[in-house]
Amino acid sequence: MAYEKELDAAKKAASLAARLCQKVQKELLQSDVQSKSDKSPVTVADYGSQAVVSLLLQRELSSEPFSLVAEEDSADLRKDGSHEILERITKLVNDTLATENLHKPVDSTLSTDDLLKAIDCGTSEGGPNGRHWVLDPIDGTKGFLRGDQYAVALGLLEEGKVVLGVLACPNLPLASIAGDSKDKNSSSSDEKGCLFFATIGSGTYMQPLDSKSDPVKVHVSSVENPEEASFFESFEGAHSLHDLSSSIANKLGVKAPPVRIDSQAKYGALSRGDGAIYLRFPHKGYREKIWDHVAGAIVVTEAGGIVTDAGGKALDFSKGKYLDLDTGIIVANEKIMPLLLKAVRESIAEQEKASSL
Ligand SMILES: Nc1ncnc2c1ncn2[C@@H]1O[C@H](COP(=O)(O)O)[C@@H](OP(=O)(O)O)[C@H]1O
Ligand SMILES: [Mg+2]
Ligand SMILES: [Mg+2]
Ligand SMILES: [Mg+2]
Repeated sequence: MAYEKELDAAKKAASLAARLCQKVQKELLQSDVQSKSDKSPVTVADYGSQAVVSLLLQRELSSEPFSLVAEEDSADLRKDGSHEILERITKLVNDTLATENLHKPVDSTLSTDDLLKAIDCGTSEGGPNGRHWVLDPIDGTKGFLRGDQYAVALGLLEEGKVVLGVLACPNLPLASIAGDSKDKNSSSSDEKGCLFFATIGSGTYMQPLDSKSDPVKVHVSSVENPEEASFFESFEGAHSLHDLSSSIANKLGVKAPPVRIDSQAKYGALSRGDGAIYLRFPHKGYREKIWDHVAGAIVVTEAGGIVTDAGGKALDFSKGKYLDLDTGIIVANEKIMPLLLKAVRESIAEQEKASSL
């Protein structure tokens, strides 16, 4: 299978980073949360997860040139007064790496300086040439802070195309989260922690995050009638226009209420058919970043779904850190997509008309 070595390393890196996040979420302290210059939250776990993935990929794939486009950087950790938090992240990363049976074992403990360097390996700009790893060390930091959904999202771009994606979703139940799920009463419904992975042309698989049990192949929903479909959107109204989604859902005749969850766990849940549609319409002026969608996009497309912008164009991950989009991102299966595109077009036109009055 193509990308076998890379997939092995990516699964290992995302699982280990997720373990670090789970530990932090359990003992979350107020001092673990900082605010970035754009006022979004970042925690010791975001930094720790980024360092773990960066170090692990480099160790496991040491023969290859390494380029990583990742969300976090060390600027705030280098400021005066950050020493305590930096020490804490370094200890977290050292403790986490010590638990793993690595290909090349860690022979010495990392210093705070090594930690800063590992985080800053993620400053690549990506682009259309060569290979670039793309990482969101915690996607859904707000969900993470609430104790809800979040994901460690790792993907690989080759010549501007996504060829591999891994989503570790520590709080996502192994059973379906669809509102009307028959699995709801089954004994497995309490178990949480899913690892989704996909490589180009080979389909999407899911396995429990913390066990060695075999992966199962997953497929998007086969629902053809939108009335029977349910749709996902962001939990945070600031991340996506809930009014616009509800107008689109009404046009399609969707009966179920929206399923609002944080992070790319939405893409994971869609890839196994928990819902049939994902609608994401950021407020005007917001620019989507590639690390929020690279892993999720391949997980859904390899499971048979379609991911486009609101105009029906495939997402272009070759332009650097940002995605240039027509209005938003929509996801559905092949049958529903033409109807969805029509409903999206009509709802956006109505919204524009209303706002120009
Ligand atoms: N105003 C905004 N509009 C759209 N997306 C936003 C946003 N502010 C933050 N985000 C992005 O939304 C991501 C979470 O997605 P979701 O809404 O699906 O949970 C955040 O990822 P991080 O949590 O990694 O920062 C962040 O990149
Ligand atoms: Mg963030
Ligand atoms: Mg994110
Ligand atoms: Mg993030």
